[in-house]
Amino acid sequence: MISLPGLNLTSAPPELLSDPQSTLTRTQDLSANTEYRFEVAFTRSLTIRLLSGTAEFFGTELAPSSAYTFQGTKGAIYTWHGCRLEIVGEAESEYTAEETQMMSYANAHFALESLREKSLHTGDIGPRVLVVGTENAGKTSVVKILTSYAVKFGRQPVIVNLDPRQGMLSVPGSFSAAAFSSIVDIEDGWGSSPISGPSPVPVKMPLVYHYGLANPEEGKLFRPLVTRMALAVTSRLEEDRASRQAGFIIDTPGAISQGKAGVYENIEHIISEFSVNVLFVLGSERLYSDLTRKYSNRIPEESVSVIRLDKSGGCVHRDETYMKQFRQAQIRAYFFGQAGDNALGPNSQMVDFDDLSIFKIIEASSEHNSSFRPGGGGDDDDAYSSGIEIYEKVTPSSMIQNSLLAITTASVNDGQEVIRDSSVRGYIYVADVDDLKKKVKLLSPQPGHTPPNAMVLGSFPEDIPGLVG
Ligand SMILES: Nc1ncnc2c1ncn2[C@@H]1O[C@H](COP(=O)(O)OP(=O)(O)OP(=O)(O)O)[C@@H](O)[C@H]1O
Repeated sequence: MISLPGLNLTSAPPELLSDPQSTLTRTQDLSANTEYRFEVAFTRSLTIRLLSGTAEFFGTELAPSSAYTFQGTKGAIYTWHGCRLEIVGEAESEYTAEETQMMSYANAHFALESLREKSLHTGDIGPRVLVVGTENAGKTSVVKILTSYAVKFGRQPVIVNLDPRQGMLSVPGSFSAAAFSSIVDIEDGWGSSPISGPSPVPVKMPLVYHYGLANPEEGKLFRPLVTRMALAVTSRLEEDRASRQAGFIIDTPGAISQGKAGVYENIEHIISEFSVNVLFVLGSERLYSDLTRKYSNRIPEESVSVIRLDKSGGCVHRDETYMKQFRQAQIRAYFFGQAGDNALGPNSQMVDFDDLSIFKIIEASSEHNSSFRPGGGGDDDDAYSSGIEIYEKVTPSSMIQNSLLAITTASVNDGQEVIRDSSVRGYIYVADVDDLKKKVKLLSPQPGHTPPNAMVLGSFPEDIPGLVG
């Protein structure tokens, strides 16, 4: 079957979809300022090679003649000056788009560049950027584009991910921050999905906090962790001159842009904790207007430039089935490396029940969730620090099989808030539990013994049966 632009192959016969070996090859010419948009299923792969001209994937340039393989991906190859691509494999959907938002995203980048130049003279932190917008408005894509362009300009911005739905250089359910000084890995799948490509890029060591819940606005954890992350990022910027000048860009979950009666508590919390001074609003007119009203007329030291960016027509809705596969692929990649890179084998070890100190996040019922409190919750930071129960200690049992545990830097005797505010050393996977022998088989991407630190168990991401074997 020939894959034509715009032809959706999901309706193809099942035997065709299950054929993993499809090698349909074609060339695609793109004229200047257009993009080739595609969706590839997790069971399929699509390989793209740049034959001539220049092209980029969310801002990262494709190396000429190198093969990039995409799986479980929705994305676009954009060209500023025109190019020819060779495409092998089948896409669920593919078409070329003449109308894109790349020019406005590039302008946003140049606006940030002029702020970076300014900070070179003042010594202040460069642009402190927050990206908001409803779900699937293209926030992560814009953050990736801005990061790639900044890096291309020799900058070293810190990127902060506060969206638990997808991990950045870590598993879903985590918040992370990392300084990007080399190209955004086309292959690490940050924000999209596992992709393999030719360019080995230096490993980025992110700072990670464990969130562990599906609801991105849960009262007890979201805001304290934002506060914690803001502290960590700003103190890192104090020490690191290059990153200080480049500033930071924060990606957020769509949920915080829903608001309640025009009030966006979590956005306001992030803005105040990180002293955000540039706010990009993707898509929503309403959100833009509410936030402009809120942040206009402020004293100069606290001023926030609210800038609206149009949503790209390429943004696609991702249903829960896709997101679940996406999460599992991210977790698999965390333990085993990217698709096609089998060099990474996780380390497995047996430990006694007694060697594990597991703290399970207590899920707030809706009455306890600050977002539902009368008056909208207001500034309830006090509630976080008044000895409220965040975790319950659990004894290992088959209940924890197939789950992920966050190994924190906290000791088992630390208070609950200390555990919450501790960064994560890494994640381990509970591959097997033997209730009789009281032993657990753990999988870790890092060699060596699992440290005797406090471990946190959340409900998100969900269990992943069959990660091994
Ligand atoms: N120009 C484009 N062409 C094709 N696909 C695109 C384009 N821009 C974004 N997408 C895809 O659309 C989906 C949604 O985009 P993205 O993840 O950037 O949105 P988001 O606002 O960050 O979503 P969320 O609210 O879930 O965090 C992603 O799968 C992304 O790869």
